[in-house]
Amino acid sequence: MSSNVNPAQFRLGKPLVVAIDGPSGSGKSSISREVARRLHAAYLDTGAMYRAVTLSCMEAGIDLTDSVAVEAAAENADIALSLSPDEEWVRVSGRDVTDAIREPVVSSSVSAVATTLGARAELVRRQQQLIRDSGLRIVAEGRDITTVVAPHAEVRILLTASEEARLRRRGIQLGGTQTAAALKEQVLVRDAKDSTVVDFQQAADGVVTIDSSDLDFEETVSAVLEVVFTSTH
Ligand SMILES: Nc1ncnc2c1ncn2[C@@H]1O[C@H](COP(=O)(O)OP(=O)(O)OP(=O)(O)O)[C@@H](O)[C@H]1O
Ligand SMILES: Nc1ccn([C@H]2C[C@H](O)[C@@H](COP(=O)(O)O)O2)c(=O)n1
Repeated sequence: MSSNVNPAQFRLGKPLVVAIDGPSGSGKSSISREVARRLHAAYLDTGAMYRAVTLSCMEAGIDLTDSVAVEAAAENADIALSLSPDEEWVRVSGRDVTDAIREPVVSSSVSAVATTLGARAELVRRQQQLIRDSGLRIVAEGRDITTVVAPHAEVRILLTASEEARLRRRGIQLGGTQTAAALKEQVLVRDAKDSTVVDFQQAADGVVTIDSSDLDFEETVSAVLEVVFTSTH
């Protein structure tokens, strides 16, 4: 699929919040980042915030099954993250944790934080503030952006891909270092846990589904830009 959409067609000055949800490995982060670049918009990776709270809890020795302690950790966490699609960094209490939050040990524990409702409420509140602070020109991605964080976004997309495509992509992304079982744990098992508190497998009313299983990266970016264009014109 190709696109003749020219990002210059999206006028600056008007609010343009693009909300993108989807399961693990569907391409949300990488596609959203590239779409944000092309739209000259900010980029918000909400999963990085769940990961940062998880790392904080693990380093503080907090029991991730203790929902009161996890909620308190989310409320107290001093998280800063880049909203530029051209710069990737996440800091907790001023310390750079950009790489640490991507470690498999965090990936396999993060669902405990993501399923703690009090922690979600705190992070949703912060995400909504970050979207307002962006001047409402932002691509925000996660699991509940189209439904909870930004249900009134100008553009709402569910980015999906088959399990097979998602496992293959994540395997390549991790340099072939993971066993098939480890990949399933990090992608499918995590999705199953996260799905207990938020539905990111089915598009809510008004949300456009893009299935990228048979699209390459560039074709997927084009498909998202097409939806942005048709939703705003
Ligand atoms: N359409 C595509 N075709 C091929 N590879 C893709 C496509 N979309 C994304 N990818 C690649 O798949 C990998 C996983 O993408 P990404 O990390 O963006 O997924 P994600 O949905 O954000 O996952 P998670 O929620 O687990 O963080 C990346 O290496 C990315 O470059
Ligand atoms: N809006 C969000 C964003 C993320 N999560 C959860 C789901 C994942 O297990 C975890 C990390 O996300 P990722 O970096 O893999 O996209 O955070 C969520 O529940 N809601």
